[in-house]
Parts: sequence; C-alpha cells; structure tokens
Amino acid sequence: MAGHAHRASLRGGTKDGAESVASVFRQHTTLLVTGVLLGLLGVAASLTQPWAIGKLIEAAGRNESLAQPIAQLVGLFCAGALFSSLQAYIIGRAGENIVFDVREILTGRLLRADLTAFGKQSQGDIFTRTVTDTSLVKIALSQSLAQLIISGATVIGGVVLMFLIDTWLMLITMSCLGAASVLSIALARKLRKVALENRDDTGDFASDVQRVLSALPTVKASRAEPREAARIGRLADKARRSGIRVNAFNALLMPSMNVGTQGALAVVVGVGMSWVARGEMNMATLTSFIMYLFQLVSPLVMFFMGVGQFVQGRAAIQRVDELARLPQEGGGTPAGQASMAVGPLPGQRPAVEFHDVRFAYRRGKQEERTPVLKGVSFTVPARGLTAVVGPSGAGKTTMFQLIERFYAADGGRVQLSGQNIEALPLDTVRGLVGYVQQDSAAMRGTVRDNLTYAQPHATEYDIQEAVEMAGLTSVIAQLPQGLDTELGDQGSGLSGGQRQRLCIARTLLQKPAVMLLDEATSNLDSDSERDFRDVLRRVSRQCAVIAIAHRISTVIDAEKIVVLEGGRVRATGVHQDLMEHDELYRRLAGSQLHAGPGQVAPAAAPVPMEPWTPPPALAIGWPAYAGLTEQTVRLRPITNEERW
Ligand SMILES: Nc1ncnc2c1ncn2[C@@H]1O[C@H](COP(=O)(O)OP(=O)(O)OP(=O)(O)O)[C@@H](O)[C@H]1O
Repeated sequence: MAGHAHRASLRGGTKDGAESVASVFRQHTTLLVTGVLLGLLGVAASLTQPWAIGKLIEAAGRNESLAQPIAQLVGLFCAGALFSSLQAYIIGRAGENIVFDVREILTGRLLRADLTAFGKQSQGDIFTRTVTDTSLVKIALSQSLAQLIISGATVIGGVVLMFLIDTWLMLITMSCLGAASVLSIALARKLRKVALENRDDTGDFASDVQRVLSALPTVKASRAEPREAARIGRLADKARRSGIRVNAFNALLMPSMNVGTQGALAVVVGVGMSWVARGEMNMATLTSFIMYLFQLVSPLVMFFMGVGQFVQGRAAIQRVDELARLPQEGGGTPAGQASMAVGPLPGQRPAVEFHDVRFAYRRGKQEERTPVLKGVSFTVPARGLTAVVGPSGAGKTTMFQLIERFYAADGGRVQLSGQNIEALPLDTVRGLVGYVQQDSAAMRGTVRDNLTYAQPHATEYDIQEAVEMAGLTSVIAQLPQGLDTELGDQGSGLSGGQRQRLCIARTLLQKPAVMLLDEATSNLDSDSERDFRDVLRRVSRQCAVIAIAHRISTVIDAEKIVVLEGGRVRATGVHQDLMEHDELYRRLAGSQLHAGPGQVAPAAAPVPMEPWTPPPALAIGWPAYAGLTEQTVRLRPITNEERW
C-alpha cells in the first residue's frame, strides 16, 4: 500500500523527475536487500570451501577418515548453489518490479506532459528512453548493483582470509591487483562517457526510423527511399561506432583485471613453492591460499563487469530521469484535478468567451515566440453554430487548442460558460469540450474502440445513434466485421472521409457542451456534407458548435461568423452582413469557401431555437441543457426524459 501511495504521489506531482528512478529503487530495497543477503550467504559458503579443502588435504595427509571433511565440503557446495540461485531469482524479480514501476511512472508522465514541452522531443527518442533505457535501468539497479555488492564482499572476504593465511603472499597479490584496479577504474570512467554517447546515438537512430515510417507513403511518392536509407544508415553507423567504443572499453575492463590476477597467481605459485621447498610453509596452506586466489578471479571479473553495466545503466538512468522531468499539464496534479468537484456552470452565459487573448507558440531550444493570437475577443452562444473563417495560418486551429486547454493563453482570458478555463479542472474542460481535429485522428484498434474512445461505457443504443448521425451506418454495414473490424495505424483501412465521420461520431457520442469542428467536413463528399449539415443543425440546438469552415454551405447556416485574420478578429456577423461589409469575407466566400450552385445567394435565416423533437431513431440522447453543468455532462447518467 505504501508503495502504491508513493507511486501515486510521484505520478501526481514530482517537481523534479530526477527523483523518480531513485524513488522507485528505494521502494524495492527490501527485496533487493533480501537478494543481497542470500548472495552474501552464498559468498560465505564459497569462501569456506578452500578452508574445507585444506582440512580434507590435512586429513588425507594424516591418514584420518575423510568422511566428515567430504560431507562438509559437499554441504558447502550445495549451500553455495542454493543461496546463489535464490539470490539470482530474487534480484531478477526486484529488477522486473523496478522496470515495471519506472515504465508505469514514465508512461503516466508522458501522457500528462505539457504539449509545448512534449512537442520538442522526438518521438523515436522518447520510445528508446521508455523501452530500451528502462531495461538498462533494471540491469543497473538490480543485477549489476547486487553483483557489485556480492562480488565485492567475496573479494573483501577472500582478501581478509588470505591475509590471515599469509601476510607476505597477500601483499604480493595486493600489489598486482592494485595496479590492475587503477587501470580498470580509469577504463570504467571512460566507459560511462561512451555509453552515454551510444544511448544518445541509438535514440537519434530510433527517432529517424520513426520519422520515416510515420510518413512512408510520402517517402515513396517523393522517391526518397535511397536518400532516407542513406540518412538512416549514417545514424545507424554512428550508433554502431559508439557501440563499438562501448564494447572496446568493456572488452578492456575484464582483461585488465585478469592480467592482474594471473600475474599475482604466477608470483604466488613461484614464491610459495620455494617456501614449501625450504620447509617454511606447508603444502595445505599454500593450496588453500592458491584456491582463494582462484576464487578471487571470478568475483573480481564479475565486480568489474558489474561496474561496466552499472556505468552504462547510469547513463540510461540519466536519460530516463530527463524524460520524467518533462513539464506536466495543469501543474502536474491530474489526480487531484479529476476528482475536484465543480459547481454548476451558469446556463445563461455564452458557452465560450475570448477576452483579449494573446498567444505565441514556443519554438526551439531558446523558446523563441512568434505571436499567433494578438488580442482575440469574441463570444460563442450556448447553443447554435458559430463558424470561424479566415486565411490559412490566421490562428483558427490555435484558438481551438486554447479552448481544449492544450496550451495556456499568454494574456487575456478564455472562459467556458462564464468561468475562466484556467480555474476549471482539466478533466472537466475536456469533458465539456468535444474536438474533431483537422487531421481526423483515428487509431489502431476496432472501429468500436475508436468510436467509444472518449466514452468507453457508451451503450449500444448511443453508439448506433452516433453512427447514424455521422452518416456511417452504410460504411459500417460494408465492413467485414462491422463495428468490430480492426483498423490499422492512424485508422488505415478507412477512407479519409470515413475516418473523418468516425471522429465526428466519436465526438457526438461524448455529448459535449461545446463541439469544436476543425474543417470536419473537408473530406466529405457533397451528399455526406449535406447530411452532415442536417446533423449540425440538430446538434447545434443542443450545444454550442464552433466550426472552422472552408465551405460556404457550412458558413451560411451559422448564427454567427467570426472572421480571423493575422491573429486578430477582423469582423463578426452573419453571412449577409459580412458579404456586404467585409472585404476579406467577400473574397473568402468567392474563392476559399466553396459554394455549391445556388447555395450562396440567399442569406440563411438563423436557425430557430425553440425545442425540436427529432425522430426517435436519430435521438442521440443528449442531455437537455439548462446550462453547462458538470453534473449534466459528466457525472450523471442521462435519463430517458432528458433525451431529445
Ligand atoms: N505547434 C506549433 N508550434 C509552432 N507554431 C505553430 C504550431 N502550430 C501552428 N503554428 C503556427 O501558428 C500559426 C497559426 O496556425 P493555425 O494552425 O492556428 O492556423 P489556421 O488558421 O488554423 O490555419 P489553416 O487554415 O491552414 O489550418 C501558423 O503560422 C503556424 O505556423
């Protein structure tokens, strides 16, 4: 429980992600310490073995019974094997738990990352850090750390016992090992540097592969395969070269220790045998000493292998911590936000208000700002269709991103039904606002998964209604498994227009209080677009619909049109007024907005607001809004009486 509470606090708002890997490590110290203790018992068992062999040799020399020394020796072998396998299992288990927790925390922080900060990271590098680097963290914090402690203890224990056996022989051994250790430590330092370079190079390689794969049709259409293959090849080669350097230092690390131990062995055997020949040392003592020296070789090698792995793991820990430090949305307190109670939002206020809103995206490392919205003010009524038109780059989508609170305004105020959206919990804002994006975001998974993504517990009835309203019924009927047909990445398997309708249905199912449509009809054919206009009319009686429109047919139906130019509201009004008084609107209506024959001439009469009863088959089950309230939209199931 404590561990979970701790993890929750980490997810919820660690200011400095650098603590996260260390904190996870601390949660697993009990298991790790148990593993290390078992390993130390194994060390004790193996350190006693040369002593038992010495006893066996002495007993044989004295012609005594060998049964007891042999039994002792076998017992020590078995105990050593048991303890070391238990230690390996427990440390391995702790390692898996560590990597699970690190990945869980990292995923949580990535999903709640602030979009400005997230946008600066390459997705391939994020992927490498989340998958590969976390595996290295596991190895560093479990296996190599345990290996360092256990083999370190074996070496220390062996050294102490060898001192007790013969001080001079041990001093000779120490001087050989000391020289080798100095070299090994220098190599380990260098290894850490090249390991970090290699992790970065691997991240760059992964980023580029991801970049190309996500735009594969563009690559093919541009005949860029050879260029991309060469470019990715160069990055792969850079990773290969730094990988070889890592390997070279790793390869030098162990032999440097081996040379030290082998040198020590040669000297000890030579000196020891001459002492035995002169009768200054007995054979059993020399055998025990040499056995300890042999026993020292493997732990010493393991120790320096552990150093190598730990050093590489530290490079990975650094990269994971950097990623965990990504600034979080809404101050990084999503858990608190989601559970915060919100009072009812007043019903008579406009659904959305922009008051002198200013905003600039931050680009590059220096966070250079180019103003995009330069004091935008307008209001959107609680019901009805508001169209936003303007030249490309005017800031229309940016306005939507501020309403969704993907970004915070630099100045001014964005209000949802009279409340500053900065003061509302993020979860509430995103529950109230439904967003059909410009590029119709669909995902790998079934059509049903895609439809119910914002409303996972939607009933079959609601799903059918949304599908019907979005004009998807015949499309789904033709799919091999209907709603359960699998789609590929980015919803491949459907046409652009079908994907767009899928996203519209998803948003309809969410029953938002404010629906944002970013060129949502751009991929629809004329018939589908006409049907969708009918849907819009019905939906806009239930909630505020704000549509970025490039078709005049959408715009002439609007109760209000906002003309945006260069990050400023240039004019607002209805179609006929704007045609008469706004030069840009007239130009847009004549060119960029596409009119079907006979569609432009009459100014559309405003859609009446009186209650309207739809045919039962089309009722989507929207709540009858008295106003925008957390209760009606998010918390309370919709009753039959509330359905329209
Ligand atoms: N993530 C971003 N980072 C930096 N600049 C951005 C980002 N998104 C948009 N911009 C810039 O902000 C400006 C407004 O973009 P926006 O997408 O809001 O325009 P728009 O009016 O919706 O255009 P369009 O009709 O072409 O979709 C553009 O100059 C664009 O280059």
